[in-house]
Amino acid sequence: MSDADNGPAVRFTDATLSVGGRVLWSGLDLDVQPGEFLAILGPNGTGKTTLLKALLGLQQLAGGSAQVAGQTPHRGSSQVGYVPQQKMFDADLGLRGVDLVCLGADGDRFGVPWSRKRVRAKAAELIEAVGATSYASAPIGRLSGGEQQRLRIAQALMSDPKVLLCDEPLTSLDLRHQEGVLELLDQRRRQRNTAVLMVTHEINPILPFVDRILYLAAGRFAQGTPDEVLTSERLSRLYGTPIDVLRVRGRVVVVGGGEAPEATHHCGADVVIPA
Ligand SMILES: Nc1ncnc2c1ncn2[C@@H]1O[C@H](COP(=O)(O)OP(=O)(O)OP(=O)(O)O)[C@@H](O)[C@H]1O
Repeated sequence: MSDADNGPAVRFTDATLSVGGRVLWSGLDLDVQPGEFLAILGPNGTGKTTLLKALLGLQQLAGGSAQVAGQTPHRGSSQVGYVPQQKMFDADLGLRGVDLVCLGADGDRFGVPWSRKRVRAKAAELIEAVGATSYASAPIGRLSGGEQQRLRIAQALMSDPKVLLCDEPLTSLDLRHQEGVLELLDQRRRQRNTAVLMVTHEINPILPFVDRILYLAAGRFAQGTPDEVLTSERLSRLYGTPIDVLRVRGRVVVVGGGEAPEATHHCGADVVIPA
């Protein structure tokens, strides 16, 4: 077992992130352990996607450091799986769903290429796990947003990554498939010790699964368990203005005050009600 196997799956140390000369957040210390499920929440434009990009080696930190699977983030790591924010494929694209999933295979960790048969078998297994078997042979551009999304998740799991970064993977999925995807990710982290970092605007579907939340807002952040972070007191402190966190029939509803317009942009339909 290497040191990387013993340490955190993700570590930020006194990290600062800035884009175009603007600091999005600074002073972030965060460890995510193998097998942990972390949700990254917050209004639009607070730097959630950019945080994932820093772990993919696509965005330099302006200060501090980051590690992922025991290494400095770099492009193309097979240890890191990525489900990007949804973009529809071109309707005329000839690539089939199954081909997209197979593109996620890159041999094993020791660089031995997989046989075509092995890649196909693994792809079929994952396609079934995301419930996409019936349409995986269709051209990807002809599939619905939710169908494409499920295939992207299968693709991201092909290399058995130690860390899975998901950027709003529940978008376009109906409730049943949201639950199916969350259960699949939950099973992965329990059985394979994969750390899951998920950016989402949909708080309620993830609550039964997540261990911790990193909540970014107004250039600051709060982290802890859902019960620690999703409180009126904690979010009011974070936003610097009164915020109410309500429990309504088992659901969490965050109500932003008029002085926190960005809060009302954090608009998972079941999450924020403008005051
Ligand atoms: N390459 C770039 N150059 C300049 N600004 C950028 C760049 N990339 C992102 N930004 C800006 O950085 C901010 C954070 O973007 P990011 O995509 O990380 O936000 P987010 O929290 O994921 O938002 P959303 O919830 O809308 O997806 C935004 O204001 C965005 O316009």
